Amino acid sequence: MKPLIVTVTANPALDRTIIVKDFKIGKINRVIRSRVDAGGKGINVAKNVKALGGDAACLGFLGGDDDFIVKYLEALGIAADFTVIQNSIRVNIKLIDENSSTFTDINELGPEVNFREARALIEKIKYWALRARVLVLAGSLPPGIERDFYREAILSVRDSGAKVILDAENDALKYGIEAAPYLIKPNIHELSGLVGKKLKTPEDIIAAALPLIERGVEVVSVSMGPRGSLTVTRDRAYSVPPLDVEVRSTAGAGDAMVAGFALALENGLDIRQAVKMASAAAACAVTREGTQPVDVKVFSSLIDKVRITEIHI
Ligand SMILES: Nc1ncnc2c1ncn2[C@@H]1O[C@H](COP(=O)(O)OP(=O)(O)OP(=O)(O)O)[C@@H](O)[C@H]1O
Ligand SMILES: O=P(O)(O)OC[C@@]1(O)O[C@H](CO)[C@@H](O)[C@@H]1O
Repeated sequence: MKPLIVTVTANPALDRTIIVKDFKIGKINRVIRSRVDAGGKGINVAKNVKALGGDAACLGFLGGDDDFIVKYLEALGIAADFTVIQNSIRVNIKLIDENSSTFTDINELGPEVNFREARALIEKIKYWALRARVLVLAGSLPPGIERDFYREAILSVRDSGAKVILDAENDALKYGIEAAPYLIKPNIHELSGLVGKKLKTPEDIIAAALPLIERGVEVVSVSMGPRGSLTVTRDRAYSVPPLDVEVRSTAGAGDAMVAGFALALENGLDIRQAVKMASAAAACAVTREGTQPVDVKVFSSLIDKVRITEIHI
């Protein structure tokens, strides 16, 4: 039995969320509240897995002085086995304007990572994949690391039996797909970027997803922010409108969605159940400021409200 969900965050971040009223470009804006969370997509996935009752471990790169992340994860009871690098991780700003209900992300590039450090992370991924049922590779790649890092990581765990979820964009996604991860979760802009065409309708999304499925990806789940999601498999697509929740912050909604999928895969649930869990987790995430983990009570109150429309392909 291999119950663990292992997440890889190649580019972690301190997420500094600042809340202002009526943000004005080029003016002095006064912050009314702020918070800092341990962030980066894989770390967020692990936080949400744990919050929903699962067991997660975090891998990735961290500088020797980056103990905020380690302490944050420790406090949540999440195992961490980061590869220590020479440089320190980035600070990402999540700007919330309460008046206009807009959410703006300003993400730094991240620290330079060298070849030796990248090799060391691949070795850790190989080690942990043998102990995992689900392996999540998520987020951007920091400078210095090869753009096909995710492809290599996925190929290196091919015989481990772990199901791989990839959540990335641009070249990291393009190359990663070549190694046929089990599930990918691009948002609509990321999928549009990948296929080089603006996708608008469910038909457009299905047409873009099917060639990826032909190439070995089993599930393409496309999130569309306030328009919900469309999850495509070989013969069915599952469309889910967003739940009616108070939206306080959208950062990390996609990561909560991935956490829902990871938990469902770990527990051997079918795709409908997986879509349900992913959608409820995403809806929970937007109700909390910053990239805090979801509240399991809110999750339980939302799960039966998820409405799925099945489309036969
Ligand atoms: N404004 C919103 N209202 C309701 N639900 C939302 C809203 N924004 C996001 N969601 C929910 O969260 C899911 C994921 O959102 P989104 O498409 O923004 O992911 P993402 O771009 O991967 O986010 P991130 O990279 O910040 O984690 C959506 O499919 C939807 O269910
Ligand atoms: O720059 P990337 O790696 O694409 O995204 C990083 C990030 O925006 O993703 C998370 C939200 O999904 C945040 O915790 C973090 O700051």
